[in-house]
Amino acid sequence: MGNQDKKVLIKERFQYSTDTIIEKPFNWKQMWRLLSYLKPYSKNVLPLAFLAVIVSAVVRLTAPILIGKYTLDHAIKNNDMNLLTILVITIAAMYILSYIANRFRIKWMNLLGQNVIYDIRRHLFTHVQSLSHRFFDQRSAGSILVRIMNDINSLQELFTSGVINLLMDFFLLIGVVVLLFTLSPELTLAILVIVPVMFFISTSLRKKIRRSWQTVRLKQSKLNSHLNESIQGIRVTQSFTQEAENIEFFDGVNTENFQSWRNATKRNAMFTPMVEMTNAIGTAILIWYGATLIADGSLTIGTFVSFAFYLGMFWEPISRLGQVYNQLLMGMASSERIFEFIDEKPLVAESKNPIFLSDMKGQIEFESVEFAYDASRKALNDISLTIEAGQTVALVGHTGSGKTTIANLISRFYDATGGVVKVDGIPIKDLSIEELRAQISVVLQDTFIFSGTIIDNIRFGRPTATDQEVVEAAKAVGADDFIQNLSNGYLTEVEERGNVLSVGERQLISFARALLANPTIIILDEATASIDTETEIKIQNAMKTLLKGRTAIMIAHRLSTIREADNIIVLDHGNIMEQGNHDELMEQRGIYYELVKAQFNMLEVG
Ligand SMILES: Nc1ncnc2c1ncn2[C@@H]1O[C@H](COP(=O)(O)OP(=O)(O)OP(=O)(O)O)[C@@H](O)[C@H]1O
Repeated sequence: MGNQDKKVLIKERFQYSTDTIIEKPFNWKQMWRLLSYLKPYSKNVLPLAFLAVIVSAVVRLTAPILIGKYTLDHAIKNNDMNLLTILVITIAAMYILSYIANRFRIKWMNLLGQNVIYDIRRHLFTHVQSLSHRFFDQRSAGSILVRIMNDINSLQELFTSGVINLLMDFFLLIGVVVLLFTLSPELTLAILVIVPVMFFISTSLRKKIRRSWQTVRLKQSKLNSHLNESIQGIRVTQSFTQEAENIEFFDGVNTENFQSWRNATKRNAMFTPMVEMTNAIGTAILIWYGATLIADGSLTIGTFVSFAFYLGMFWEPISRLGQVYNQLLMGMASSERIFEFIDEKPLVAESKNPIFLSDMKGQIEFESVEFAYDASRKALNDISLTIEAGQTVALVGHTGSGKTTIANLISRFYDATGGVVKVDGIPIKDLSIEELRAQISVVLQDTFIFSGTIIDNIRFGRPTATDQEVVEAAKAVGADDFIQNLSNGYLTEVEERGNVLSVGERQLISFARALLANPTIIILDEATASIDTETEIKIQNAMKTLLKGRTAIMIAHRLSTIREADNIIVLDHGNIMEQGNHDELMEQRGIYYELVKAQFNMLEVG
């Protein structure tokens, strides 16, 4: 294969649904919504920060008058040493005050910014946690991470420096313009002729700068998605020796990211020199025209000096306002993505008057239940079944026949698109979701182990359980032996997903976790992975302990499990094809019989 073909293939392999960069005009409604996060601080940090802004702005605005007009034109001109001393002390005191105000302004603004970012991130995370399975079906973990991390980070600057600089600069700008006009309207008008020119240049430059920052965010998001997938899939990559291709693709996205940054910073760097040049032109006009005015006696030297100070102060906020405007637009794009998630409604919603079934018996009924993950394809058709409290029911059928879907509907991870699912005779839509799920334990084939100790992983089933109770649960399912043999026993740390544990060990931990939760209903997706006979016997025994006295729905693969079930439901393409116990179904010589024959190859056909 040629190099070019290989590159095309690599490109085709890694496709990420990119987070679209939204380029919309400034949106006031969204801005208010964003600013509403400042509300909790409107009675403490916000007014303090605002006060500090006003103090430092007032000092900065009054000092030049004292230095120019009063010191030069009055104290020095009239040789008034008393006035000079008072002025010097006042000016010094004002600068000290401004220094203190500035320090507090920065401190309070940072505090405010960090708090707001914390609140937004918490709000988003809490909301994302409440969203239904369908939301996660449609998005990659990477793209959700990018919103919770990157998009919120990009708001950080806006809240820590942007908003307050905006206030401060706006305040300063108005004050400076008023003072310039008061000091000398002619000189002000002469200098302000360059403002429209500057405005024109800066607007076009700003647009370019904004676009290049948006490109940076897009490239970062792509880099993030690739990294996330690469690390998660590292074992598959290594086993298929695809490292070189992976690195090649990574180099591609990394270079794109690097170039986009270079481009953005290059454009950004053009902004300040441009403001400085305008400043230089302004100063040239000031010196030339100011000197003329002084010469004909219509301007004093003191006023000229004050004027020069104010002029210096005039360009500074203008240049910063441009940057804040950029930040605002970037913030708009990010907040749009954040609010899109926040506005997402959980599809599985709590009933208005939820029923709390604390004493659940565990009887389950499906009445003509239909379900479709997407409109084009039904996963379940007209399913009617009853599972009595305490019964063990095995769901069997080919892959994709709808077994997991039935389990998902019982836990209300999805709502049936037709028909009713009932527990103890009550439609589950009327039950409190939390209470319902608290009484159901789901043990998945791919057990999720969280980073932390073994004991904490088991305790996940019931956070209030004592150490003793955890150990008892582990003993009951036969997990105690292997845990004791680990380097640090129950306190052994396992990393995310528990990769250091074997499949069988992870399964036993999840059984202990489920047992500790003491559920009324247990849903068990039996592991298909081949495990040694000894572990299999352990797991079989653990399952017996786990299922005792509970309603159990097993997505069963092993003949031994299936054989012992009270009822076996055979599914095919979302339909119930057969029902009965093992012997009954074997007698029917239907799908179940064929399945058993094919899968287990251990049938004594009579
Ligand atoms: N989250 C989802 N989004 C869209 N379609 C889905 C989703 N989960 C499952 N499906 C589809 O629904 C159908 C039933 O899937 P289900 O997971 O219930 O099968 P299963 O019998 O449990 O299969 P297996 O034994 O392989 O786990 C399949 O056609 C599957 O492709």
